[in-house]
Amino acid sequence: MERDTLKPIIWDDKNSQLILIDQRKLPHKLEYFICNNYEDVAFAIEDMVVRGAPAIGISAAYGMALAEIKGDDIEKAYHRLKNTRPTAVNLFWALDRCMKAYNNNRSILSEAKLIHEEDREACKKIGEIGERVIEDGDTILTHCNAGALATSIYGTALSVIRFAHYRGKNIKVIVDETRPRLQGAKLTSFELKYEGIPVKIITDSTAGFLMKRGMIDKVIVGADRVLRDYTVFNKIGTYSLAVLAKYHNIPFYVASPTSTFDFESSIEDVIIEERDEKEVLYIDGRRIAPEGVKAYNYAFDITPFELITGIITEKGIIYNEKDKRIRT
Ligand SMILES: CSC[C@H]1O[C@H](OP(=O)(O)O)[C@H](O)[C@@H]1O
Repeated sequence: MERDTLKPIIWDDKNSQLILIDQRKLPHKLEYFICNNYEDVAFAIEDMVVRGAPAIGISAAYGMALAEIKGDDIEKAYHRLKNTRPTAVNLFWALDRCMKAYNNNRSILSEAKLIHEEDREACKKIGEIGERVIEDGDTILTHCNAGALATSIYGTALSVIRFAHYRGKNIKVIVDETRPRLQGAKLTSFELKYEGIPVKIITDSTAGFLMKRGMIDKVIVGADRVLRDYTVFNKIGTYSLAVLAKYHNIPFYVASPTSTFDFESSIEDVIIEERDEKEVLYIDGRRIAPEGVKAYNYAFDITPFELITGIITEKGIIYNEKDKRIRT
């Protein structure tokens, strides 16, 4: 039966504060990061206290609400929040919706709460609709964290997995650790263990080996931006999984709310976030590479729809009609 999942974002009306689970501390500590102003929210997004496309959009909206409540310069707040992370489209439309509310003399806080509620409904629908692609006995591979910790509740890819579990399907999950920030090892495994869903962690380079051994039945991942031609921007490593899944004839699904769709931008318009190379060169504060050696640290990659079996949304599943992999 449905469980009340972790909620990474809580608005405290009484104290006009945004309370975030500090995801940098998981899985060992469940601590909260309190945002008293928009600058706190901007920092929380940049430093990945809160992350995941929907969660970033919701948090930024509450950041704008804090600016209004505190009497800060709204334009300044808008531009500060807009310049936190460049790839997840939810950030940008959420900020625009808040600015539009402000310019139309509507409460930004009410708009932020509406954005938050819309996401709750979308995540639940994604699970209810998407669980039908999961068969009893499936072993599902997922990447990064597209769970409750990336959204308002349930998640996207993890919502599909949760609802299959809630509906009695006997499933196992394998999650890529997802270097360098380890969202899979630290966050997805934390969420699934909390729900009692069997989960094992693998290194990112193990996925192909398991696919070749017939140990993976389906792949389900999240998204940070989906273009008009259904090109998917998602955590670095997603494209590699999609190529491997295609080669091994394993269905590859993306779970994404339509709030992560961007029908305006071309592929060239979208900035792939490059984060500090120290995230690659250091583990727990200890340098792992020789001094002077540098690193690439792209946070996202690009998967063409030709490699995707279907995109699971709250409005239904967008199937790739040319994809001959098993579909249920
Ligand atoms: C449901 S959106 C989750 C999406 O966001 C993650 O990126 P990050 O942890 O850097 O914010 C990853 O791409 C997930 O698929």
